Amino acid sequence: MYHIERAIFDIRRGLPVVLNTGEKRLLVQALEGIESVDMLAKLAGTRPSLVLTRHRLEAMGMSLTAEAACLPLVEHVNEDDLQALAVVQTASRPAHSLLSGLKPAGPGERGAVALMRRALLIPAALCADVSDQAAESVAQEIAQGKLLEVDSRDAAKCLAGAPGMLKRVSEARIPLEDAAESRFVLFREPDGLREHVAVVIGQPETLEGAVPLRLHSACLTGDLFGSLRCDCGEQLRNAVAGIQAMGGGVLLYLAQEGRGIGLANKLRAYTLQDGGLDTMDADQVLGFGDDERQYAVAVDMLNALKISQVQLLTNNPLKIAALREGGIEVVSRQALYGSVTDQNHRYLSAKANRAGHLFGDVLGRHGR
Ligand SMILES: Nc1nc2c(ncn2[C@@H]2O[C@H](COP(=O)(O)OP(=O)(O)OP(=O)(O)O)[C@@H](O)[C@H]2O)c(=O)[nH]1
Ligand SMILES: [Zn+2]
Repeated sequence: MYHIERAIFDIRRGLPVVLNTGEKRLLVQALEGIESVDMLAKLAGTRPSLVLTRHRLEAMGMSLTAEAACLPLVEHVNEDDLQALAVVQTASRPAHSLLSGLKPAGPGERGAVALMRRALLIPAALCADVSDQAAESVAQEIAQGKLLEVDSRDAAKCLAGAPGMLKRVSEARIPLEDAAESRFVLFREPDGLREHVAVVIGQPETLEGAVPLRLHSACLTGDLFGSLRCDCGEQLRNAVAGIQAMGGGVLLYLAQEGRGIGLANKLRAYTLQDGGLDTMDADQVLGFGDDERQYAVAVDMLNALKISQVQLLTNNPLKIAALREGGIEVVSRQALYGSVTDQNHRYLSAKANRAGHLFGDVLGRHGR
């Protein structure tokens, strides 16, 4: 993974990297922040393709069974067309006409999209096969350390966690307003890009039976600033108070901002929502699925804390399923609500109606 983390760093800086599929070398660059397609074309000696996810293509009215597809770019394509193809809610007519040449993505291109996701960028990449003529100069740049080469299979796997991958790094006693006896235990992912915190309330190891547990995905806007667009901040505080009232337990604060798409993309999604889209359609316009979170990190933290049986505080059935799949016994579920307001009603309703979140009749009662 050592090379992959460096590749993500380069990608986030707007630099190209080489993905080696074993059969060919592919030059890859993030679409986000791109200034010129020509630079990549010149380096590779071929015209680049734009790789888009199934979700993005579906948002533009195309249906696809593969995870991603490539769009060979014609000579005259400009940066505005590319933006229109990758992020704009209603892609413009010239951009749309480019879609006719779609081809299924190969392993290298799929790896490229995984890298963009892991880098928390818009999941759209420019990919160009390295031509025979450019092969030597690209090889030289790799040898000189000017270009980084990674195996495309490593890139494709960069989103999946491996059991036991987290490093327990540090911990401290942090008395909280609603739970005076609390400890923060910090875990770090192997590539160092994300850190997750287990807030251990009371002494759960002394509890008999299932441990009260909350999995809380980070929401800077809601948790810290009390954004009225969601209910996260209130849920966070209610969870701490609830676990304390249950005699102690654990809250896992997971670095999964914006359902895993990152803060930059969540802000983009909010702007799309202001244009009328709901929370899931907005993410889809950006090329993401309804929920990009993976809970392997949570299972790993629970294993490290020697917790195998839990009472889960959530309304989200996916969290229950993910823990069970990871071998954690979810003995019971307890609902956890924030206030339903005029501002967050649409967001919560979309979660209930489209993702099956369990709100009982809480949403129906609002406004009565
Ligand atoms: N992409 C996106 N993410 C959002 C939006 N509103 C809130 N979020 C994120 O959604 C996540 C909500 O996290 P949680 O409260 O742990 O999870 P949940 O899926 O609502 O499930 P429970 O609260 O456990 O019922 C956080 O990562 C927020 O940043 C939105 O409109 N778009
Ligand atoms: Zn929130």
